[in-house]
Amino acid sequence: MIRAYAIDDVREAEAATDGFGEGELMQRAAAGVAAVAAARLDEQGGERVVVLVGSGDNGGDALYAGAELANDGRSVVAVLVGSSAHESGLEAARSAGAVVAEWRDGVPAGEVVAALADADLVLDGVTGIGGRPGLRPHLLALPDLIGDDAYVLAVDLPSGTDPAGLQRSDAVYADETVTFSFAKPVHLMPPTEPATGLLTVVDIGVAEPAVPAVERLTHADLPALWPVPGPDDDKYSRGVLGIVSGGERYTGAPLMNVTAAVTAGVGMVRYVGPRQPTDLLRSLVPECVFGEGRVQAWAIGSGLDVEHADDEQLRIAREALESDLPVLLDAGGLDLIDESRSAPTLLTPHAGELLRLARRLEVGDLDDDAVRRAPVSIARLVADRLDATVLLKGAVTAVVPPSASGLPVRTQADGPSWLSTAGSGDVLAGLAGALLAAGLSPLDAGSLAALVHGVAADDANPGGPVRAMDVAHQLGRTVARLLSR
Ligand SMILES: NC(=O)C1=CN([C@@H]2O[C@H](COP(=O)(O)OP(=O)(O)OC[C@H]3O[C@@H](n4cnc5c(N)ncnc54)[C@H](O)[C@@H]3O)[C@@H](O)[C@H]2O)[C@@H](O)CC1
Repeated sequence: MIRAYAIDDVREAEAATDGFGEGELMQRAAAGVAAVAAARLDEQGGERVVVLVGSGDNGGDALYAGAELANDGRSVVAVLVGSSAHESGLEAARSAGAVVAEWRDGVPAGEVVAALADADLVLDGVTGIGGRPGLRPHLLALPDLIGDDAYVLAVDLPSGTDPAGLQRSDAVYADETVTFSFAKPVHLMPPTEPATGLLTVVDIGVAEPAVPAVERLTHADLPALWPVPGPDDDKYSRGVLGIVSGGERYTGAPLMNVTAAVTAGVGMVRYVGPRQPTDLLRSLVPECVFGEGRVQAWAIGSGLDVEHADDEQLRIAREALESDLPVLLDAGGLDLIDESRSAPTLLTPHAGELLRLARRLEVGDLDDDAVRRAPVSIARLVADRLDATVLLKGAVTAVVPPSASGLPVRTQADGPSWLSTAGSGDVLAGLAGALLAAGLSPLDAGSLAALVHGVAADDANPGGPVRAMDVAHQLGRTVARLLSR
């Protein structure tokens, strides 16, 4: 498990770190950054370094790291971009032989433009965890001024990103970020993770706070969470999943739901739907049974058009929502919920579906860009309103439990971009539904399903395009591989 901590808790943990003289943590942070920078420069045979220096302690880290690199004989230009700069850090950089330039507003001087264009490595120390989201107006041009060949190494976080990882903003995009002691939300959350690049954590001796704000499952977490059957298990004890999905128009969604659940090792699947998908399923997934019966969880809504749905499907879906069984709602099924349920509930929208649901529930005044700008915040509003866990699909998938649960957000980024293909969400719904039926909580079921779904996509065709049905067929082998690590 990778854990990230809220910024206030990080500050508190840093303040509680005693036994060091003043500035010791900064020296350790700077030494860690300098070591990583030196290694990357050696790998590429580079030696020209530009240090971007903001007005806070993050700029101080970058200046001390720049001083170390200059002392090692690298050519270092420190560009001061804030209203002030860390004094002793600046002194150290100057004494080590760094050239100091200023770009405090307006357009940069020619020497700054040339240094950025020619740099082998840019050390980004404009903002750290005290930064507000966004780049100051004069720095908006910065990302374009950095040469294409430069390796961008961010100190603690890429400048301009929201430290809490909630808001999308103008930011530096790093090839690598060196952070201290443990990850911060910015490194794991959907709108900010893409700017982070490779994440390297340097231990500077700060103790981990007690409660994480964001978690991420790794492959090593799967064996402890995956429902492995024992000798006394049978199909019922392993969990029966009821699926209400598809219709005469959308016949593929049930195929992918059911195939995914069966391949992932559910005890049994019962499908409820009209003639067409039922006939297809009878011939293509012979393990599936049909019609109502006892189940341990429901997955409802993939390819279900509520306006034109079959009456029997709607009746059973509504009864499921009123029952005390765990329910997963996907796609059209999201139109069926207006109020909180007493049983575990997992919603699996993509961004457009989340916006539609949030607007229907009137959780805020939301413009068309609201989910793109602040995905986890909107998911949280819906989670709180419905007392449900919201799994928001994307390149970084966020599984957001209601605030009252006190549980951390989980984010997963395991799949290749090839996974953004029709039917992929139907596979995820079947897989997560199978895990709910096996008794996992919505948070565990959603995050574990997101992990396995992503890894299976890569396993199915490493480095290339993948069709959703191949991901569904791959699930069992991927689970076996991860169980046997
Ligand atoms: N506190 C500690 O014990 C340690 C702190 N460290 C470093 O200190 C950083 C935090 O330092 P600070 O609290 O000074 O925070 P920052 O370095 O993020 O600086 C905050 C200041 O930057 C300016 N600023 C804010 N938003 C901006 C924006 N969008 N664009 C430009 N300037 C902006 C403001 O003047 C603000 O006061 C960490 O990220 C880490 O790099 C490390 O040295 C390790 C130890």
